[in-house]
Amino acid sequence: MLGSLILLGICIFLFFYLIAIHRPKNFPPGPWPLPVFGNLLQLNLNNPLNDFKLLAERYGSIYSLYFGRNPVVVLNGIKAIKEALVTKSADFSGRPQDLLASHITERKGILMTDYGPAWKEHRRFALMSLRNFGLGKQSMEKRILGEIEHLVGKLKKHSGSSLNPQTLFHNAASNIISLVLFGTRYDYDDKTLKQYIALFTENNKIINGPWSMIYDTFPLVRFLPLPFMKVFKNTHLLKTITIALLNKHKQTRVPGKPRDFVDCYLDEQDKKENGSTFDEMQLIMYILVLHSAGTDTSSNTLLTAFLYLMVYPDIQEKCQQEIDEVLQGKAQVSFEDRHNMPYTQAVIHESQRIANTVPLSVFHLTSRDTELIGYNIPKGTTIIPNLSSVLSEEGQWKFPHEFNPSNFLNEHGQFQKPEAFIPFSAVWIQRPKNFPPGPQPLPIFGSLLDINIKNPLKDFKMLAERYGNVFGLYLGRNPAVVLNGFKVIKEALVTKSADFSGRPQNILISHMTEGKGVIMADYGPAWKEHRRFALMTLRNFGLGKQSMENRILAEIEHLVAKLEKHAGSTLNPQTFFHNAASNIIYLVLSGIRYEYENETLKQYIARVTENTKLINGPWSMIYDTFPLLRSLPLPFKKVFTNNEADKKMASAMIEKHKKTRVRGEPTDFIDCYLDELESRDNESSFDEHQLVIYILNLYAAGTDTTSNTLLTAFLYLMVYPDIQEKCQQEIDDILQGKACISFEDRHNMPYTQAVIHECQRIANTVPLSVFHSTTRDIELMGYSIPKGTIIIPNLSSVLSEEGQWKFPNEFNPSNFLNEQGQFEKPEAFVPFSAGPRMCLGEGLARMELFLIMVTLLRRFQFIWPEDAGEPDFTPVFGITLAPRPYRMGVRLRQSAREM
Ligand code: HEM
Repeated sequence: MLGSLILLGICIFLFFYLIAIHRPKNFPPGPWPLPVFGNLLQLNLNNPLNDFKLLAERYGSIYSLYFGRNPVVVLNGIKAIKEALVTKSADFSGRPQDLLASHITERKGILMTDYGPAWKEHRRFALMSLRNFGLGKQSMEKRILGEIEHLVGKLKKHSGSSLNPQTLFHNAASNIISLVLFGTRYDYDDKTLKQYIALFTENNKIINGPWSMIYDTFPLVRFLPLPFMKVFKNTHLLKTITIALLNKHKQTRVPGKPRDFVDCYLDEQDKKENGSTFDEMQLIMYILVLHSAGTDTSSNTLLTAFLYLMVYPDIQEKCQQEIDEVLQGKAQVSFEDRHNMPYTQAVIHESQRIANTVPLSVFHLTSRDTELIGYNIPKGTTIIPNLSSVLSEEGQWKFPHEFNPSNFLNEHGQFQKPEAFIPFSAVWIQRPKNFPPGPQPLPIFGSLLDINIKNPLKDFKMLAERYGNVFGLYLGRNPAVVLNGFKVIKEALVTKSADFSGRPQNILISHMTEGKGVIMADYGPAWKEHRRFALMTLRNFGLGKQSMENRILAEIEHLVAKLEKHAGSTLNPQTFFHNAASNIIYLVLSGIRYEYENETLKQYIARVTENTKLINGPWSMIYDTFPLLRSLPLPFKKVFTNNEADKKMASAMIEKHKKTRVRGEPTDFIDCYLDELESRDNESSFDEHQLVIYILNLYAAGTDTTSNTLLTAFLYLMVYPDIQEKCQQEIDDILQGKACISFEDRHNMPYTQAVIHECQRIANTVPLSVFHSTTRDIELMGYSIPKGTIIIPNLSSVLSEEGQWKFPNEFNPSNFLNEQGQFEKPEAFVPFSAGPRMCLGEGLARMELFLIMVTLLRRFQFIWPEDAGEPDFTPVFGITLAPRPYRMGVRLRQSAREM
């Protein structure tokens, strides 16, 4: 009897031992799990957030739970989440494959796909296509604005009454996804839309509720007719509708001309070989997942935002004031406007923080045994990143527990995003250790959404105020460091010049110039040889008998003749200055000049203008940031086509020179180069292809820069007639009786010299210099900067730096005059940059600016036209800054009439 009892006791013990849950060694602490149920009975499955908070207070930021027998680790607070999802991302980016959500998506699509090549390919593809211009001609922004018009129309009908906005927001969000996926929208009363939304809503309710937990925890109940069965039925219906939509869409598709996400996917699928992870079932799941993930999230965030805006009418009003001010006179808002709306941006972000729309992110899974902040976490553990805990974490927010836009504003009222703002879950880019501080980069985009890529100068100023004179950014995944202020730029480009004189080799301009020539050539022997050669040839007498000065003066005569024709009237000087600068470079390079009406010149300038526009615009950033897009037929392709035409033209020039040149008696740059080429052996870096690119380099670097500086100079001289007059007096005094001006005269014209330099300072023609890159791992101002980092010298920050100039923020020639009225150039005058890479054409540019400005001021008076309104000094941003187009009044001066 006793024996039987003991045996029974042992059996019971063994049974409980077997069904009991045994925590792995050094597993994070947590409440004791019950057999079978684990911790499920200890949680409120309808809303576990409060329980999760209590558990974190008790066990710390990392604790464990059991859902049935499945181990789960909950991560709370930014430190734990960042350590897992960023620092150890490879270990923590799996997706649990045995859950309801993964079974209904059949592990296809993206949301529940395991961390592997298929997921990577699909995620990358989606991020590309979901950008503003990723879906063909109609931008994402236009699609959204189109839908907003319908939403506004609906709301207008309710003006003066009240309504439940849920369906409206939901339909709008759903239509936006439809527009993105299929290029179509539905009327809010449309049957398909209603059915689609009803099915998704029901599914989301079940997936987010306790039935899903029960499905996930107890595999044995999965075949019972319980509510989760409905999810599979609904999904089947959704799939059927989607397949029908897809088939209809295919009938109108033109391969290679995508109109929307589905077309992009089908194009991508056509390109891939068999065995690729792109197939139609993936696409259908992708469509469903994007729909389900993109509708509720956006519409619920909007619902929260408007709830708070109604309850805080003062905040609502302040947004409206800012919006009215910024959009004054504009019919439509654009996403770019956000940069001018710091308060509204703060309110939108604060609404997102408070909305806490996806509080537990989507569950992750460990892909191998790993360690986290001292705990062991075995492979296959479900990971719950409690984003909610970060969005209201003490110490991370000024006001963690109240709705307060100040959470996103600094002391100066500027918008700033704390690191703990992670409503889209944490997939940070990992900054290198001790990398200069900067805004937290987003995955794929890096910092591109933090700066106005059409003109980042203002944002750079703000970022320097916030992070200091050396701050880090990400252009996509490429780290970049922006240098601000004289001290830092000098330290990097001069003191540590060998480490900071590289050029990024994987960006649009370097591909265009094929790493040859000089501008984008890497810092090495070929660049050095070519630079030295150009410095010699571009000296006053480097090009044979006819001096550089005479070539410039000859072109100025043509310019004067053109202006004389307009004496007494007004003109837009842009083309004149451009053609003159262009002809001067031509004269230097090949000894020829073109009439301003010449077709070759016109076509060439048109190509250079188009390329400059593209290189300066967002397409270039997109090219630099997303290497995978480079083969697509996007606008940056035009840069290469234009470049081919330019190369042909330069080659023809060289061929012509070869026929007419006299060896050893060069008359221009091409002759000099051909002489040099012949005098060198095969090992030398000199060859004809280099020369082709060199010609294009010098033309590109020497035309816009000079003409834009001239445009700024004459704009200011018109608006400050007293300064113009004082120059003219000095010029008349010094040149009295002389027919021609010479560069040497500058030494006797301190005031005019000061004015020309002040024009260059204000013109700030190449505000961010040409990007450099680091040639090895290096330290700067206490920060570590890895080899290959893009370096952006913000010359603009030096040219108006407080403490470096008497009048940093006004146009005032006294910035270049000492107390005795003598010309003096402060060290911070860096429009040509500094160090070994500094402008190679500085000498030529300075000579041109002096000779052109003095000749023109001597002959003409320039007048701001009476009917032109207030002058606009705000420049148009690009690699070179240009003033907005303006007209100038030209009058022949009395002294010139007598000449
Ligand atoms: C007002 C007129 C000009 C301004 C403000 C200007 C400014 C600059 C700046 C800021 C750089 C970048 C330096 C760096 O990377 O740190 C540069 C480079 C360069 N500039 Fe100019 N530039 C002007 C005119 C010219 C002219 C007329 C030529 C043609 C002969 C020229 C040829 C070049 C070349 C070849 C480089 C590349 C140097 C290298 O990478 O080694 N520039 N320029």
